Amino acid sequence: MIDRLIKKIEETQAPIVVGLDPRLNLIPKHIKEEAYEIHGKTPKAAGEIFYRFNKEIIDTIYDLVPAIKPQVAMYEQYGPEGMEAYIKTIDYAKEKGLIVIGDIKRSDIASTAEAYSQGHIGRVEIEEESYTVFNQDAITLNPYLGVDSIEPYIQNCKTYDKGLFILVKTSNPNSGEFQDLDVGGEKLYERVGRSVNQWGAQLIGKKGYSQVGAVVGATHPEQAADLRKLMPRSYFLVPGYGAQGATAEDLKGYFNQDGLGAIINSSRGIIAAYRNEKYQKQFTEKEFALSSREAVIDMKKDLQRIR
Ligand SMILES: O=C(O)c1cc(=O)[nH]c(=O)n1[C@@H]1O[C@H](COP(=O)(O)O)[C@@H](O)[C@H]1O
Repeated sequence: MIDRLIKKIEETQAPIVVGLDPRLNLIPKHIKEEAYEIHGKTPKAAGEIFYRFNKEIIDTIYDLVPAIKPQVAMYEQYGPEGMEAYIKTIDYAKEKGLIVIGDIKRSDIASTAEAYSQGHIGRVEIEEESYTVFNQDAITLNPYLGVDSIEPYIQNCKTYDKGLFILVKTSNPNSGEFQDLDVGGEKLYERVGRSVNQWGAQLIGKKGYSQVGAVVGATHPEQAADLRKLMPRSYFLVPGYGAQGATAEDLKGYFNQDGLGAIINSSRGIIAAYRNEKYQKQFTEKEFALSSREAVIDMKKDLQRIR
């Protein structure tokens, strides 16, 4: 996965992942009205709305970026119809050649993690048959339960060429509550970062980076510079640019000297760009995907300044 991701980053010259986190209040009226007319105001309609919205965005940006990151919570809240939209979004993005990072943030004991791992980055077996359910290239994980909770995923990374992004320093305002605690002369996030680096050492790709990466929030540039040194071979998935306030200037220390090492996520900043005055001057609400395309181009230019 990591070599495929890097190849696409190099081809597009855009270390960008577009977060597909649809919310009904962020979706253009015409899409909602059409679905409500057919399905009523139901979970079925929500699923149809999300898929149609995502598909139009994917169609309009797939040539510009290497990857998308659907956030499962947005879909899961609507039950099976929401999850159907999640799966269809993944499959469509794969058809268009995009790398898919499933933002599922799982964490459980090994025997349960095994089931998550088979479903999300492996294959599930039903008697003598086996199936791919969620065709993601990588997923996000929470490491709080320790290495045995991560091992079932590492196994599938090897077998199926998949990747992991493990939470190390998150972007939220209270991330320091536990992550910045002193644990024997270092911060907890540093301790976790060193472990993630070690877990990934057995999975280094051709370009020198591991299939096991880290989530490092864009809102913590100082800690990121620290982590960059501690874990030089881990790719960083970096959320927090745009809607959460981080700017390109904050992101310099997330990249290595080779210009690689980080992929920056923006969700609301891209998918809801049509609500931003800047793009409203150029495009109508029905042209929401063109606003998203323009927002990706602007983000790419913004990041080029610091790489
Ligand atoms: O794992 C993540 O992607 C993640 C980790 C983190 O520390 N902070 C964070 O915002 N995220 C996710 O990144 C996305 C950020 O969305 P925007 O703030 O709209 O760009 C959401 O899907 C979050 O769930």
